[in-house]
Amino acid sequence: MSLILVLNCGSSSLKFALLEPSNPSTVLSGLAEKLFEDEPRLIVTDGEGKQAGPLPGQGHAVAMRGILEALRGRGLLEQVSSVGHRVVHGGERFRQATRITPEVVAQIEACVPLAPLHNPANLEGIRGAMEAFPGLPHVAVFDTAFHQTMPPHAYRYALPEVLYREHGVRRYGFHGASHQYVTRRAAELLGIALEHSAFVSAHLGNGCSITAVKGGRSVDTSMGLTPLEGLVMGTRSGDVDPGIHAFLAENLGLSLREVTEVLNKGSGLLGLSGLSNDMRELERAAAEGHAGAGLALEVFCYRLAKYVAAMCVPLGRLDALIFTGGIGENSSLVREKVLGQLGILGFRLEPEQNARTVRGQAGPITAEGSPLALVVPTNEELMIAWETQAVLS
Ligand SMILES: Nc1ncnc2c1ncn2[C@@H]1O[C@H](COP(=O)(O)OP(=O)(O)O)[C@@H](O)[C@H]1O
Ligand SMILES: CC(=O)OP(=O)(O)O
Ligand SMILES: [Mg+2]
Repeated sequence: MSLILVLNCGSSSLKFALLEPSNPSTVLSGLAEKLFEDEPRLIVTDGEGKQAGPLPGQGHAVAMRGILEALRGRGLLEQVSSVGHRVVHGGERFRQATRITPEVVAQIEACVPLAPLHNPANLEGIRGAMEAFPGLPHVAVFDTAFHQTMPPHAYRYALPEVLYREHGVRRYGFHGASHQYVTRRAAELLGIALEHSAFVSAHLGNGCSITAVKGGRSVDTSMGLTPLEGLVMGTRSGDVDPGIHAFLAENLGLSLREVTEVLNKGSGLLGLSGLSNDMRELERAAAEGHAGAGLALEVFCYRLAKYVAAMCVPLGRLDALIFTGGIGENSSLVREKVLGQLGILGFRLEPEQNARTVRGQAGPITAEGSPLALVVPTNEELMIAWETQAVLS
């Protein structure tokens, strides 16, 4: 067996999956978390179930060694043939997944100012893994690459041209592997050719974004220069008036760093509800009458419905609206609220189908005669493995 190890490094966690690209089932997956807290730990899921254990120290390099041990203990280490890395920001330089060389590392580094929360962690992971697997090819798969097909009228901000030309200030878009995977899957499920398909793909996880995909190519998306623009997310605000920075600085004395912190980590579902960034908890609390949780749900769904309508503009025709990510795949309530606000486009929910299509199920959730809304579970790791394989073959 020739396996691909997929790594997704966040600022405080390292998610991994071991895959055989021609077979969608995962051999092994896991999460090293709390990497900079007192008790970092590694959770590994294999055919037998889930095992959790402490890591002997902090940071991504220790986590990498823990993962290596987990592979070795199962006799899988020798079967790893390449490593695919999720890299969040590749700027305009990377239109495609790319084999990692010292020059590529330098260019990912040059994109750090564009994704200060994500790219440094991705680089940590790349360095750790290259140390752990010095003999294997490593490939970077960029969130932004899939969106490089957007036309200028979708990616340019109405700002002075020099900011784009000299500083790369434009919309880039993220979650590329997820949007690409679910739109391919949707075309397959519907039996239509990807080249002639038209989808709106809503990726609703902790980060949320929505993309218009025409003929398999991204033509517009809700995230921008950074993964902060667009939809309401777990802790991120999504769209706000850009005047908010000056307002908070002048009236509350916040520094730029503090404003960034509030918008990225203290806003979204968490900020609105004053309770949690977790949709499950908000649904429970809203059902028990928690006003903040109820409002967070309403704002989340209303913003999403507006964006669904907006993303239909570049498509001309819609084969399906796709829901994916932890919320999109599991929250019948969010889907119901969103479609309920899209009567203008003709959407009508099929309630039983909607209630049933959760926990990894794929399928339609709309009534006969309605435009189609489809749940398609995402598999970013598999998409990254495919891309890795394609670069190396
Ligand atoms: N059964 C469920 N009902 C509602 N929301 C859910 C359910 N299961 C997971 N979620 C939500 O999915 C979100 C996490 O999505 P996920 O895609 O796992 O995150 P990440 O972006 O970290 O990969 C959380 O808000 C979580 O509450
Ligand atoms: C880019 C981004 O928002 O990623 P995540 O959803 O993993 O935070
Ligand atoms: Mg996820």
